[in-house]
Amino acid sequence: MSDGSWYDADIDHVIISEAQIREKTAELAKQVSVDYASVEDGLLLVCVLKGAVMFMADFARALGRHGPSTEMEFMAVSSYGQGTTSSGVVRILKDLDRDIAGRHVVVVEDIVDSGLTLSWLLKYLESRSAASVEVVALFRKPDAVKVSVPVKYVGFDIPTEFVVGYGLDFGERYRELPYVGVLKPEVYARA
Ligand SMILES: O=P(O)(O)OC[C@H]1O[C@H](OP(=O)(O)OP(=O)(O)O)[C@H](O)[C@@H]1O
Ligand code: HPA
Ligand SMILES: [Mg+2]
Repeated sequence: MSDGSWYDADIDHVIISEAQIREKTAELAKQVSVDYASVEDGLLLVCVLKGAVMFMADFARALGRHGPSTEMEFMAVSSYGQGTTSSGVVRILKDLDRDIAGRHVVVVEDIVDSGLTLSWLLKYLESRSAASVEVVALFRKPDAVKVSVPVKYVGFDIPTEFVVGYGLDFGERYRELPYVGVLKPEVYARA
């Protein structure tokens, strides 16, 4: 059914495998590398915690094979809490540590679902006078979008189902799964 972790018992089916994630991450890094080849002061990657933690780590390393050089910043925002739908209210749990004025920023996101988080975040970053802001998102749910957001680099379009794994949680669990899958209905009944 999947590729062998002790959480597998809770997974109904896998949507995107570990190997697919690895390949796609390399592809996205290659594209970003080509597009930003002439940037002189390097790229500023802004990871949106906690969900994007795995993708940030793998994407930054993949980009490191090609260049340009990168620096990393981390923001933590949350709107899902313990549930499976967005509260619509984006809370900043951790802000940027430094000024991003004049920098070329690439926001590293795990998933664009309703689009509310990114739409809020892009306005926030633009108000900080970056030279440019683009987004790389590993997953997107095209049929779930409530606010349209410009995402230049997208890994996979997936169905409108709540998914877990590779950083994505349900009630803070399942982030460490190496693949992305859908939980069995009884897991929600138990919660
Ligand atoms: O497009 P949206 O509907 O706004 O959903 C996407 C956002 O929701 C999740 O974060 P969450 O609020 O669950 O915080 P987390 O990353 O700490 O789990 C996910 O990691 C994205 O950041
Ligand atoms: N799974 C986990 N977290 C999420 C999702 C999802 O499908 N969409 C937005 N945040
Ligand atoms: Mg979450």
